[in-house]
Amino acid sequence: MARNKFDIDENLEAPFDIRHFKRAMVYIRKQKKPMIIALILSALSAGIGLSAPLILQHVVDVTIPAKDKEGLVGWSALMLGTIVVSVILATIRSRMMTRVGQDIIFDIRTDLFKHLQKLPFQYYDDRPQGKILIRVVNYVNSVSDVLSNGIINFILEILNLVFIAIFMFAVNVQLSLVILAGLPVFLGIMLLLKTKQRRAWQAVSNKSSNLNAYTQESIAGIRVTQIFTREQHNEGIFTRLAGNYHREWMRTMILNFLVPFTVDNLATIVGTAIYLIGLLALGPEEVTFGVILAMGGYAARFWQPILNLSNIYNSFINAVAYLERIFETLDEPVTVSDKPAAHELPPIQGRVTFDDVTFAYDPGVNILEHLSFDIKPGESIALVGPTGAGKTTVVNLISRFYNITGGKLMIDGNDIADVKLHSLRSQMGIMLQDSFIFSGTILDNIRYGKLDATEEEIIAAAKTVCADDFISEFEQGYLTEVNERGSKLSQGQRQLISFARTLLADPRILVLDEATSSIDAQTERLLQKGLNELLKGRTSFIIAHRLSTVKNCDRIMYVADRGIAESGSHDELMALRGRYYKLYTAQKMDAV
Ligand SMILES: Nc1ncnc2c1ncn2[C@@H]1O[C@H](COP(=O)(O)OP(=O)(O)OP(=O)(O)O)[C@@H](O)[C@H]1O
Repeated sequence: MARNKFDIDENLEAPFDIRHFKRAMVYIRKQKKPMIIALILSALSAGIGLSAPLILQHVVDVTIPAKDKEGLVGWSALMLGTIVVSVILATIRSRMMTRVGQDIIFDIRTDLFKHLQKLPFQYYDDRPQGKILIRVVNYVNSVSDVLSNGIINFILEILNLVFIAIFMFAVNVQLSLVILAGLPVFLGIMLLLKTKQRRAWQAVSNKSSNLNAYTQESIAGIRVTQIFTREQHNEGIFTRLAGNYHREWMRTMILNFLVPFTVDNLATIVGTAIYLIGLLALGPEEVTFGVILAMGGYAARFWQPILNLSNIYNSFINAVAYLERIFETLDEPVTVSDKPAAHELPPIQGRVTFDDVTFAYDPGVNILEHLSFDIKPGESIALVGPTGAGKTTVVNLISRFYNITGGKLMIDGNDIADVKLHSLRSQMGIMLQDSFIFSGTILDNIRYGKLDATEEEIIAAAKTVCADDFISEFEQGYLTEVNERGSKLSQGQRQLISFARTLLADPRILVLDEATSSIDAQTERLLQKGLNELLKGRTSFIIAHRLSTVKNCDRIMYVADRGIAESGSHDELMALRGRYYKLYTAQKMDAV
């Protein structure tokens, strides 16, 4: 999948076809029972409502000429009764359907979220977060009504039409044919609009997705925006994106307005034709005044369900544009997943073997080529080297966040491609460069990866990484609430918390990616003591630009030129007088 950006419309990889709708039926089918009850209630309510013109016809043609006052009161009461009953039934139905709609939303959204949780890093690398977010929140909301009420209303309106047709044909066949004459014109216009409407709704979904992506990105990057005083420039981009959305929305609405406009005009023309033809062509002998009144009522009622059907159709096309995106996300392959025959990785010692490993994020652009090394359990390895050389990539591969392109990667002799991901990752402790803090308390954040950890264990982990001091200084201590991303904390404090989080899991393999880059030298020295204890007996990979922090590691690997350019202890590499030596001496000189 090509990378996407906030100003690039997403292309659909699989165009909508009937199978998508069948898939939507999976969610609808779960709600079969309440939907059938709602349908029956609605049919009853509509049927009762339909008797009104018949009552009216009887009253005008029979009761009033006969001056039957008692009959008039009786018929009026009956008419009122039909209205009350149909309102009650409609209210019950609408309550039921609101629940059905919400249940469908819940199911789709849960499936989406579950799937998103499984999608590999690569999926998130390739698209703006805002475009993912809009699918889970807005798009799902937009389809709920069509998948619940839309289906029921569709069946009902069809039934309604059939009922009306039966009633009106029962009253007068010729005038009924006049009412039906407008239908072919209407269908022709709808056919002409169909493709345009579908494209228009797709464009609306694209533009709203772009707008969402940019808004999300702007909020996430607001600090940088204000530092570089880019507000005005960003406003320009936002205005352009919002303008695109506005334009597409208006275009779609104009197409939509054509439908009720057509129906209204056809209904008026047909209604007028009934009076003209009824009175002039057929004459008072064939049609009584009551018949004309009743047929006028049926003409208006006949075109109402057609208008409703075209609105349902329109919202269906709209929903299709969103369903396409939702199913596209659900269909996104989980490229990093357990093989069918995957086995549990037994408790590991921590041997890590790269056997001729080649890796590319994008096909054809190798970041690592034919990389081979063997790390013994308990060894501490430093990965150093220039920016962008592939240090983070190496450690990401050990946890199988990406699939390798060639070769074999083994832990204790088990090919990691053949083991269950959970059993692999749960034995690794990884502290990424971006120490993400979740909203909640500091305690929750440390406990994130080990939900059954006791408070004592949490405090012990925090003490080991020197986080206890600053946490205890907060008024609420470990119960201090922090914001998403930890904006109330300093960068170093965030790192210490995520350090504690990583260590709490007691992993056999530890990965620390620039884990101490934001920690002051004194805390780092203190931390180092605790860390040395912790690193004992564990295989560890430490990525650091500050070489002083890694010079005591058992082995230092200098990552460059798509592989390991130099490997050995600090003393060995210094004696080699190669790239590591240059880097180290340069850093030393800077420090003086
Ligand atoms: N998700 C990705 N998709 C495509 N290319 C990527 C991706 N992540 C990293 N790269 C590229 O892979 C190369 C190695 O990146 P990596 O993050 O492993 O480098 P690094 O040595 O850890 O760098 P640094 O010291 O700056 O953290 C870089 O050239 C980078 O542009």
